[in-house]
Amino acid sequence: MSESSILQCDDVTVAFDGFKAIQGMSLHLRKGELRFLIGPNGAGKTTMLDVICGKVKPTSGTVAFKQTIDLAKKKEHQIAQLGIGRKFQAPSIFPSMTVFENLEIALRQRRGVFTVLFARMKAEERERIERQLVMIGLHNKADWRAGGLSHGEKQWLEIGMMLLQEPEVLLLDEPVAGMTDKETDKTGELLVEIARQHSIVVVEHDMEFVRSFASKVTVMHEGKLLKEGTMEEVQGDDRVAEVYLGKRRDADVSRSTA
Ligand SMILES: Nc1ncnc2c1ncn2[C@@H]1O[C@H](COP(=O)(O)OP(=O)(O)OP(=O)(O)O)[C@@H](O)[C@H]1O
Repeated sequence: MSESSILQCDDVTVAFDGFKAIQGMSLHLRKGELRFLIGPNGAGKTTMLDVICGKVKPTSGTVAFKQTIDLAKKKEHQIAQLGIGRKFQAPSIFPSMTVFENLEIALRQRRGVFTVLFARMKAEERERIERQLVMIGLHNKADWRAGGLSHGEKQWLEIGMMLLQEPEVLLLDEPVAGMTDKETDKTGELLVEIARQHSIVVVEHDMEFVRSFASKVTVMHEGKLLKEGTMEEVQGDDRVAEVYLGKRRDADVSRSTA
């Protein structure tokens, strides 16, 4: 087991009323890794994120955080507290508050910090929020009402809010869905930057996006690991092409919208 391993899911099975949505899936993530999890509809990608964040309990298998912490035994809020942040497709921001206020709330909710300390931390707090605003590209919109932001900007705000809670692992479900091409590119750059200090798992359907920003891709099919490797290796795999395109060996995975 590598020392830089942060998350190790082994032989995970999930059954919903007897239906096996995950069937012996393994996923190993290293510190500072940006991993893309792809696969056709119903492959089990979202369920895998649900298992990691504790929303769904595995029927069997192990989910280890930092090699020693058994996440399968923890409750969802404990897993969040340990430093695993989950972002769903719909942004959960406070639309009537400003961008800055949203970040302030997130900072105050950060794990392991007692509210009483905040009176003494004001300047440092403000600085952290300013830095976060720059990182997510919203420094010019700090005073905007969050509800008035574009769809992409709302997603970045939510990512910024997650980061202020100091997670070590971020789980993102289709972060670029509904974004313009420009917003999608900016999001990719943001994720690459975030991965310098965090580990990220991104469930994604947009193959153009995955191709542009992925170094390692995990392909799931029918609840199992189908292939793992670089985008080139994944695209060159016959079984992946079959799953996406129905046995057309010459076809390009990237054209699939599945
Ligand atoms: N709570 C549930 N109860 C019953 N079946 C479920 C539940 N959640 C997911 N499933 C089923 O498990 C399978 C895997 O679903 P999952 O959402 O993980 O797939 P996915 O790869 O994320 O698909 P998509 O890309 O369409 O979101 C699907 O057949 C789905 O219908």
